[in-house]
Amino acid sequence: MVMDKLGSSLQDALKKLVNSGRIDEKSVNDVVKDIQRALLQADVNVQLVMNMSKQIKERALKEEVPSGMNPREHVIRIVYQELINIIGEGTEINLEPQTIMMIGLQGSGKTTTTSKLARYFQKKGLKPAVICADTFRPGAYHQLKSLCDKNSIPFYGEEGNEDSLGIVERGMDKLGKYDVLIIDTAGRHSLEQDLIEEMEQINSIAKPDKKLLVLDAAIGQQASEQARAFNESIGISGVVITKLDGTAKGGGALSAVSETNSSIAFIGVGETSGDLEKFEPDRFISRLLGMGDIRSLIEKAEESLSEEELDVESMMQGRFTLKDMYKQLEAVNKMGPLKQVMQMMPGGMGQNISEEQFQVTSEKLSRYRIIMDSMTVDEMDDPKLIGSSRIKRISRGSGSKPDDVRELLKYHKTMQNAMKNFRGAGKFNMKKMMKKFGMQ
Ligand SMILES: Nc1nc2c(ncn2[C@@H]2O[C@H](COP(=O)(O)OP(=O)(O)OP(=O)(O)O)[C@@H](O)[C@H]2O)c(=O)[nH]1
Repeated sequence: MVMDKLGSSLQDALKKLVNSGRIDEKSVNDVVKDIQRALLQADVNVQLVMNMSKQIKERALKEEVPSGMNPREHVIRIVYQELINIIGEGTEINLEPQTIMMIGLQGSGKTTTTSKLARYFQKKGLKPAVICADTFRPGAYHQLKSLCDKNSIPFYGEEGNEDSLGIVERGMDKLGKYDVLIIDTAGRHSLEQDLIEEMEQINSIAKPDKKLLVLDAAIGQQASEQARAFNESIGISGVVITKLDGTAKGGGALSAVSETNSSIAFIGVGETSGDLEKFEPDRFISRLLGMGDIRSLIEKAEESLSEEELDVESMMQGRFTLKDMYKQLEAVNKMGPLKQVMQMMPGGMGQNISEEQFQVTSEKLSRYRIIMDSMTVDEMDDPKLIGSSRIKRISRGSGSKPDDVRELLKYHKTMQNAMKNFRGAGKFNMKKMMKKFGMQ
């Protein structure tokens, strides 16, 4: 896949950065040159590449390396942010009732994308319906009908009738109940005035909530001209870039999006109905830069850690009570085995933790919970209060042995120290790490 090629070239460029030491002009220049080559080979617009290179150079040399980040991570973060700047925020696609009009030249993948999109909404639990208003290409009717039939998606079209406006009107009238209506329109071999006029007329009849321009990734730099023309006539809400799986020129379509100030809604990565991905810029760039592990870790963290559940920041400040420990163990448990979680972190974090510390089993967790249930709020907040008489009371109350209570207190102490060490190393700070990579 083309993006694999661009991704591996970018990753090779970034590998040249060493983990430690100062960032000097020469090393930044070297890396930027490689990045330029990779982007130009993928057909990204020259001006965009030049602007981006300038930004990376300036920022890498002038901006202070954020604390807890090494120079290599600092540059990667800048490259990441600058790439996100180029491709912009993805188009928002909500899961509400709506009408979507598909536009684009012949062969761009419009018909295929229409059916993929209907399937996308169907999988999200909505009822899609499709109108075939492509009266220009004779095969379009049967192609779309059979794709829709395969997934039991209501379809309206009039074979042989060239009146696309009438078809849209009648389709909207006859299709019955649906949540999302997707209208496939006709293309032309090239940008022609009558195509633009037809789109304007359908636009005024259907009053779509979204107009998605379908661009073939393989057309390279011509993508800009198409995006501009459609945008000026009817306004586009977003772009679908198709065939990103089979071309080395994907950068042209990405540049078109940046130049026309539009955004990408979906990308097509194959011919089957499932080969449509909702475009998420940070995920896309993370994948390009080979940062998948960090992304998936952060996703796991987002899912399991909420501000209420675990105040990571306050723990980093050294306040790590028994209550915090309990919450932390629960949260970490949700993320998966602690060892695996730590190993996904950059910089070999987790190496400072003993095997024993990793062995927090769910069995232990439930024992700890019972013991902690017998503690007072004050004791949970300040474990130092727990002397031998309190240990006896807690063990009696929880039906456990005094040694179990001591084990819990010892475990708490070890974890408290470990947290302090992480703080010293400026490492295990999930929020900082998310910020570090510009992720929300
Ligand atoms: N590999 C790959 N092929 C795709 C993708 N999207 C579409 N195609 C193929 O591209 C070809 C053209 O797609 P169509 O959907 O027929 O093109 P169209 O834009 O609807 O053409 P008109 O109906 O004439 O406007 C078909 O062979 C599709 O299977 C994609 O993301 N990846």
